[in-house]
Amino acid sequence: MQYVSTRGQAPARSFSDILLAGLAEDGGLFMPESWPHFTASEWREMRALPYAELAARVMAPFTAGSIDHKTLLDLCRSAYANFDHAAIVPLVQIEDGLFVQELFHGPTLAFKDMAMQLLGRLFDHVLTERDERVTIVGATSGDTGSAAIEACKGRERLSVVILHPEGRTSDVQRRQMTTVPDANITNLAVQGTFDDCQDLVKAMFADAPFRNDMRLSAVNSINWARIAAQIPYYVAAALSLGAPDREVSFAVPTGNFGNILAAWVARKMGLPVKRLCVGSNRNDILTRFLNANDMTTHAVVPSLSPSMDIQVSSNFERLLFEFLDRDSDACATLMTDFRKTGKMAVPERVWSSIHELFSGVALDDEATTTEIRRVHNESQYLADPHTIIGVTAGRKFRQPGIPMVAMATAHPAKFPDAMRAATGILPALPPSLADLFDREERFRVVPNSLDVVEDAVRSGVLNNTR
Ligand SMILES: Cc1ncc(COP(=O)(O)O)c(C=O)c1O
Ligand SMILES: N[C@@H](CCOP(=O)(O)O)C(=O)O
Repeated sequence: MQYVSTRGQAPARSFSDILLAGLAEDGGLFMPESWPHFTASEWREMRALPYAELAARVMAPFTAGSIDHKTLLDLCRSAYANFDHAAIVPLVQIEDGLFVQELFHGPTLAFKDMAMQLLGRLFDHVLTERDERVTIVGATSGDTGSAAIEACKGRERLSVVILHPEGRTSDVQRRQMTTVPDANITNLAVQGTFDDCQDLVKAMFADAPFRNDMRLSAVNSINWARIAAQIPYYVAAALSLGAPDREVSFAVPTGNFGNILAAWVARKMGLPVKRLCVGSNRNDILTRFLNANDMTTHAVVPSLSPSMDIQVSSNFERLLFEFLDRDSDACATLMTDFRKTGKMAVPERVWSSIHELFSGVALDDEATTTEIRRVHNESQYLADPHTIIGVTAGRKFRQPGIPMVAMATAHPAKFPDAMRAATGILPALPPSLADLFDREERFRVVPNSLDVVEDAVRSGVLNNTR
């Protein structure tokens, strides 16, 4: 499998190359040159597979030519061996026709572990094969950072620098990142929003001498490997609800658009997915787009679901590229204008075809709290402030006879204040994190400045390698 950039100015590359490159040199995102497809009988054969085997089977077309199947299978088995639920991604029915798929049974209690546990191992494998090392720079609104740190800590060939927006994550989320003592981990608290952190990461990639000198790589969902590793759980949910002989819909609490994009890719691969439903918090650019073709950035406002406090949803570019029939010039123009003006003029025919498949709903904090309480009272299910937004989108858009699966993206214990306010319950952290608030924190506060951040990345890497 070869990968092309959404902006058309970077050479086609293999899976291992794009894993290490992260972002294309022209500022675009890598996409597979063509879509793999499974037949109905191939999907049926997957029903019997344990999750790690299913993941390797679904991802194999994307890693073809770079990673042999046995290696991929071994890496998947090891990645999911330390999850705390035998099913890895259990499905729980909470209402008639409405299910949640719990994606938070990994070590950092959020769906990011599903991809990141595998990515850490993939990086190690490819870097060892090539005898290279890289510097991973990542932006987090709370969950990607800790999942990346957990997956990469102590790995000799990786230095990891994570940028989080100062004061805009929950205390549990911040401490999960900043209390990891390994020398290859650096945490920077940026005086800004998640979008500022994400822009700084992209700006470091656009600075070619810095990128090459530091051998930058990415763990955000701008890296295609993240998307690829998020596809299998959609397959697992759909197969256990009757696919390929029955359609299924998904509802996904959405920020950077990576998670729901993986569901859309599963559909491209032949999985019978009926509808894809986006749930937003007050940072509702995606819902405004889906409802009224209004893709205008507003200032990011803090919410009870901080991991979704995002206005610039990076992976929307991948969807746009596809719905523009892979016209990379048109995609590059729309993206460049969007970043210049804060508005995107998506052609009406493109918007209509996206709208045929995707729906969106936004919840403010009050509705988030009310829905957490209602679902807990009526279904005895404790949904965190992100999950509840997906659940609410699922309730709104479910159709008779078609199971709706809402993605449970984080464990409620990551957001104790919101959970207590909504239900009076303080969910306990698992034993592995029970002493989180006694551990020493290590992070540096930096202004939203590319020069300062590049210096901090350099010195973080230097500390690690000397
Ligand atoms: C708990 C949680 N839910 C939902 C999201 C949104 O997912 P995505 O950015 O893939 O749309 C995130 C962050 O990405 C998250 O951490
Ligand atoms: N919500 C994320 C933000 C980054 O998203 P990613 O999926 O692109 O890594 C977070 O919690 O950090």
